[in-house]
Amino acid sequence: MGKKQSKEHRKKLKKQAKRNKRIEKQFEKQKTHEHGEVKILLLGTGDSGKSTIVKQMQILYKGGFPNDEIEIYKNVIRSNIKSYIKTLIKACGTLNIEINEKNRELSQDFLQTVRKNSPEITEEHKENLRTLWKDKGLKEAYARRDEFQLPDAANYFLDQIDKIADKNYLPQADDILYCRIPTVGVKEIHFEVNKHLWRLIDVGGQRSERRKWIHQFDDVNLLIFIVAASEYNQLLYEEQNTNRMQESLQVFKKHVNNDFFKKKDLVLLLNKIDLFKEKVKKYPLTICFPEYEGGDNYDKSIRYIKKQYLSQVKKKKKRKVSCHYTCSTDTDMTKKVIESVMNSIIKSDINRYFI
Ligand SMILES: Nc1nc2c(ncn2[C@@H]2O[C@H](COP(=O)(O)OP(=O)(O)OP(=O)(O)O)[C@@H](O)[C@H]2O)c(=O)[nH]1
Ligand SMILES: [Mg+2]
Repeated sequence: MGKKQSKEHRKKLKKQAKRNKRIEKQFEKQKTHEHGEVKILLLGTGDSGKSTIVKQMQILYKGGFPNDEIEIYKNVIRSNIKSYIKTLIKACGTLNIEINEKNRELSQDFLQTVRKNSPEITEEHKENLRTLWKDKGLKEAYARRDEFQLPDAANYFLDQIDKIADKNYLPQADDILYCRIPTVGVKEIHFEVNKHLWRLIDVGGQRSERRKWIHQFDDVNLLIFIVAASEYNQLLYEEQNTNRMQESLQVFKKHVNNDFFKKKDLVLLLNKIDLFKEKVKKYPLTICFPEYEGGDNYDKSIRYIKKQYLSQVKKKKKRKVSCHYTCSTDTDMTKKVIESVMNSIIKSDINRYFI
């Protein structure tokens, strides 16, 4: 009899404990809901476009950039433009490309005397930058930029030397979107759309930054992983022997099924689709995936990349996984994609995101 009673008692206790857990969960859920924030974490390797998405949110939902930030971008753009020309001159040397004879002395002089970390662009710098950017040799090196490290947006800025050197120059939204500043540490932006508060967390994607990621993994409601689709033929900035997309795939594999995210919804963004479309006509996908057999066809190539990533995801019953092709420097396109992601969160039982 006593045995039976204690068995029933244990059963009762178990039931109660289950109930308490449920109530606690519900309470936590409500608490977060009242707080009303959906936490979205952006992950991806360096240069994939994470911060560009955050900049777009700043433009779309926060009224643009404050003056002190615009001033920082102006200085970075001006010092970058000089370092792009220096990189191209050096690349001519390593790739054995001839610089036009009449520019050779100028190029060596530019390498030795111009300080790349200074934002100052004198009249003389301006003339020299213009002359060197017109040089056939530098243009040839630019065409072979995947063989060394040069930011994708170098030509966007080098084509506007006069505007950028002007004393009244202030960067416009596009200039800021194309300006590359690798993220160090963590940046976050809060904004409101459709009466919901969104918190977007941006981390640095380069190797040395990734060890800091784990501090952001708690309470994530949605994971967005960004891949630069165009990087399939490029080598890592941090280590010149590793293919960038292979690295990104490893990082994706490591994170999407870990304990923090295995039940979380996942959005995969195949970004820099504008650059990818052009590139795939020239460079075969086999550079990164030797077993690929689809030739230079855009649809086949991008679908192949998508499959390489999505086949790594362990699907749980309620886990939603989606993929978009994006160009995150394009404000309208980014708005459409991000709002469709947010709408699907709102439409599907939003409470699920607060569990
Ligand atoms: N053409 C093109 N350029 C892009 C696109 N997305 C980003 N970029 C450019 O790529 C560069 C890198 O973008 P970021 O947003 O800084 O990359 P990130 O992922 O934040 O890099 P880390 O901070 O180092 O992790 C910037 O110069 C952007 O302007 C795109 O879709 N198309
Ligand atoms: Mg960044």
